[in-house]
Amino acid sequence: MSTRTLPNIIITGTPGVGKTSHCELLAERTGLKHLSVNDVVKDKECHEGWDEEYQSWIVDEDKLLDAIEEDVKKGGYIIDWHACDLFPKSWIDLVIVLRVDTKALYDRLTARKYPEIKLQENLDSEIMDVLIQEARDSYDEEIVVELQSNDADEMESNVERIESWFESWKGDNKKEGWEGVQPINIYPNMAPQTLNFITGNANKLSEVKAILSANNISITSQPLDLPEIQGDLNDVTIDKCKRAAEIIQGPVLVEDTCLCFNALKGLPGPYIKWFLTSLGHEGLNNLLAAYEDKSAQAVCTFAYSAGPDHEPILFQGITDGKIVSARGPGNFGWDPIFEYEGQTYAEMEKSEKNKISHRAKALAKLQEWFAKEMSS
Ligand SMILES: O=c1nc[nH]c2c1ncn2[C@H]1C[C@H](O)[C@@H](COP(=O)(O)OP(=O)(O)OP(=O)(O)O)O1
Ligand SMILES: [Mg+2]
Repeated sequence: MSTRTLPNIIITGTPGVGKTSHCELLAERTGLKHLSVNDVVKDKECHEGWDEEYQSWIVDEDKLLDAIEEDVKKGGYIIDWHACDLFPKSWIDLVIVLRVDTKALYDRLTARKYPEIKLQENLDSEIMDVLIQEARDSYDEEIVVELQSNDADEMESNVERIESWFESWKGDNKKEGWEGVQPINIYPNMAPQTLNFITGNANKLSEVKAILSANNISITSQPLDLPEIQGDLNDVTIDKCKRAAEIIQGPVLVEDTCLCFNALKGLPGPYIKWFLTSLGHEGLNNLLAAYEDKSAQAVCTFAYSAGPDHEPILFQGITDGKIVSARGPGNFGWDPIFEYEGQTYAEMEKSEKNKISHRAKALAKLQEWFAKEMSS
């Protein structure tokens, strides 16, 4: 985690997509500094000369990085450049890739009097998704966002969205990613709540924050490693919650996730973490080799306790799916082997998973309960 108090944003895209206009407007509204890499290359001579054919500088990337490193590491920059893969991951909090229709791009580049070869290359690059691909290859998928930039209205709405991302980044101790930007509060009458979510799992935490960000519940978190008892899954969660409340001496929220194979009468269930660590994705698939039925349930159980002397209250969400060979990025647990309607959790956009997941369903119940309990 960076120590920046302000985020760094890259605004990238094929020349002509509107990077600079976006950057300028955004800088004006947020107070972040617009860093035109073009200008740095020129002013600080981070190049190996002028390319006549392309009518552009031949950039010396090492020199460029050296020239901006000290400033950018402090945070607070909007980086305006048609490439993004050169900036180290640790510098960057959000990558916006602007996209534009070929026709609009052609007009803009012709107006700029681009040489034919450069015009063609840039049109090809836009059509072939070169920059979005580059961005996705270079940064975590949660921080890469593709936005349309065909006219002034789109620019206005893009800048508003980035602005609200920026506000939540500042307010919510550096929330990573784009999830929950411009959310709709469905419980406007509820008194704001802050819940202390006790978990050792960073992926869970970021999903919970993303799912709840629309409403009046904010999350603080403490990572406690709570040993988990054996037994029925509700008992595991209740026990975990009671012990967390005891240690914290205050209100707590905990969560336990189970993956239940129907052919195995619900196992591994609460033991999934241990099974996953020992057997891996393939081993979990093998457990079902002898069975026709590959169906499974992802079960998420939150427990909330108002304090050490209070009985935990449970909120449970279940999503039905099936166990398949791993597909998609393997950042979070068993996401790559749990398939829901043709896609594994890992293959889905985070925002898609967060609409249909076991965790989202459980949090919907939790929010409903808090809204009733805390409304005046
Ligand atoms: O949406 C999910 N998609 C894929 N995998 C998931 C998901 N949610 C939990 N998981 C994994 C993490 C752990 O291997 C096991 C649950 O164990 P579980 O005890 O609930 O989680 P944990 O020990 O990592 O965190 P905590 O400190 O909240 O107990 O399933
Ligand atoms: Mg655990």
